[in-house]
Amino acid sequence: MNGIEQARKTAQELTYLTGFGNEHSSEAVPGALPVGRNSPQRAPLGLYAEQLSGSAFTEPRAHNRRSWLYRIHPSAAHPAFTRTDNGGIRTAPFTETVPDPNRLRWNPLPAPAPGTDFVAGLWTLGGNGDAAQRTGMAVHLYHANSPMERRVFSSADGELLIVPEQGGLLIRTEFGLLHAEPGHVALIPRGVRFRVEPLADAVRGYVCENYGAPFQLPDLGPIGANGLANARDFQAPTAAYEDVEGPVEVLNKYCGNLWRATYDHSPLDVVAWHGNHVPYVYDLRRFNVIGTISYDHPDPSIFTVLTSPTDTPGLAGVDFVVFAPRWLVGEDTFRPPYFHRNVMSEYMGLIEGAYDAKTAGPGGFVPGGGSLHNMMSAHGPDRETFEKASAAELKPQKIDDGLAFMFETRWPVTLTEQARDADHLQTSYDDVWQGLERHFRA
Ligand SMILES: O=C(O)Cc1cc(O)ccc1O
Ligand SMILES: [Fe+2]
Repeated sequence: MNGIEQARKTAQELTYLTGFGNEHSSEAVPGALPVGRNSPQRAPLGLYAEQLSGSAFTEPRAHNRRSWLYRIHPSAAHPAFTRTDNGGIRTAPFTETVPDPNRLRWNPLPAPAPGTDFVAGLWTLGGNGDAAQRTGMAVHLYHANSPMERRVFSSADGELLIVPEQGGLLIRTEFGLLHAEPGHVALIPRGVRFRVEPLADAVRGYVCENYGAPFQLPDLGPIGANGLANARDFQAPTAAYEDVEGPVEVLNKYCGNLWRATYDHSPLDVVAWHGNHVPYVYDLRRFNVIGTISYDHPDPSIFTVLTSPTDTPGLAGVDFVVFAPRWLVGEDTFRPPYFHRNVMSEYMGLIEGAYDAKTAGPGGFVPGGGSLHNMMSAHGPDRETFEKASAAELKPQKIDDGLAFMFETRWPVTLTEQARDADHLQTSYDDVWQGLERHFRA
């Protein structure tokens, strides 16, 4: 078996703990978890006990996140970190360019050079806020063709929501292993160490780095007790550890820069853990889509999978929104997304197929590509979509030829230089709204 086949087999055999925000516990070796206390005088099996906090100690219980890890070496036993090249990774505040009011769209990233792993293949498009202030977010893309071998990464700047678009990933974390295929998302909490093994010769996707409050499930209000992303469908890993001595490169993204240290062991050496600050995967096809059964096109907030709240109720630092297969039945309704100008800024990506506001095909909105409709920029259906939908017979229609998503954020997204100057930035995106004819008759 080659490396990819081996990793696939491992991925297929994984078991998970289910439920969003649960107090999970897991041990890879029976007896590794202390009973009835977190920090006994001597932890079981000679392990070191360590707390990892995802919220301040004093945050309200409903928002409090922490886990206890029982590991072979304490995390504190490491040599000094030194600065290393940031590669294609950039962090807020984004000051390389000025915020751009234009509608922008990119084709997919070009194929990476041979030997590119997940970290080397991370490429920042832009973002907002300030990582050191723990506000805002970044949009990254990744492309890779090699596993991270003896190389481990973490971001102290924010949690990472990984959205595979091409090829699956086996993600080995301190908490255990995750398997994410296109159509799934994986979340790595702030500071959690992990390494990625591609499950295909070439993999590609998107990453939202959320510097703000950890993603949570949105409140459901009048929707009721069920619906949208159901808590039970979120899957956390079971404990699995690497007992590896010898050099491991540990990369730490810290307040915008990459730092490295060579450890004499793998830091993925957690034998047991318990807590609610955990990585997880979620299958977007399990999203319970809610929409109109009467008329009008509802706002896409009903498609929110996860939200990062800010101090202003209802105003998200970033929402992760999915446009999943669904039925459209609205009567006397323009069914695709409407024309609009939004105070929020919208980065959209396409995991598969087509998106119902845009004509599919090369040069359009394609899988692996992305669009940015920044605060107040006018956008909506392209001309062809508008004409078709205005004339369509309004029988029930199933939208099941694509899977698109949006990172919607309260602040404008400022581009990196590499995104502004990229060869894969489309030059005539504005044209999709050309030729929308005047129909006014007084
Ligand atoms: O711009 C977009 O395509 C995203 C979007 C979808 C929708 O159904 C309504 C508003 C909106 O911003
Ligand atoms: Fe929009």
